[in-house]
Amino acid sequence: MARKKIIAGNWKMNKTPSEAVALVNELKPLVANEDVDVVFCVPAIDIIPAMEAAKGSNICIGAENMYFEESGAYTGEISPAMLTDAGVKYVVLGHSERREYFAETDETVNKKVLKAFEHGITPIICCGETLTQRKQGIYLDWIRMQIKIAFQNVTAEQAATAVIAYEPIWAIGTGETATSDQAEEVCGAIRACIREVYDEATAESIRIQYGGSVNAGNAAELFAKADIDGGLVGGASLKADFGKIVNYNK
Ligand SMILES: O=C[C@H](O)COP(=O)(O)O
Repeated sequence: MARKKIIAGNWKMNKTPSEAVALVNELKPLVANEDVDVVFCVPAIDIIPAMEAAKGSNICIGAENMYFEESGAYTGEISPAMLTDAGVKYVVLGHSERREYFAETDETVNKKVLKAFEHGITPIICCGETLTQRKQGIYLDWIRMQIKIAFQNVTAEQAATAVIAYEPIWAIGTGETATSDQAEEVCGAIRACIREVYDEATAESIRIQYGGSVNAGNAAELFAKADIDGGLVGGASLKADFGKIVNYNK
């Protein structure tokens, strides 16, 4: 069975609650495309107002991060139960910005992935290499390692429902997109890695996104690739262009 594309916006640290409502209302009519799962991953404080604004539309509201403990003395963190109680179904985990600025590691990402599954939240698990790693030719090994650690103790049944976002760090927010062939090479290697760790059925069912300067002009070519099942979109998800990205196939 063909995998359904999943196109997610990652708002990062943008939009106040009232701005979030305005943006959801603006984009609602533009992102209607039944062929695609559409997710807006928004700052924690925007989740509830964005959810209200998205009611009756095809937009699913997701989170940008989550902690791996259930509750307790973890000032500033947000728990999985807080997300599920608000109706959240997807959470971005291990984004390179979380790794760079907030010291997240493959090990903490793995703990979060396990916790997300425990609570029925679908993780969008990010991986990707630096420009130096690409130039050194070690990027595929690096990404395979990231994936293997992120999926430790994850069952095949769970893994089949996960989303992986391949985001080369050199392409994030830089305007420099990976070519569709570069993106496909890595997304194909990720699927092969899932096949090796699990089995064919899991590899065929897991969805793999590309992220890094996706825009209305390059989305169709990227998403046409066999192993690219959609995108994780930063900057372009904050404007009307996101509608064109979601409707890449129209
Ligand atoms: O999560 C999204 C990515 O970091 C891509 O961001 P960008 O589309 O602004 O390059």
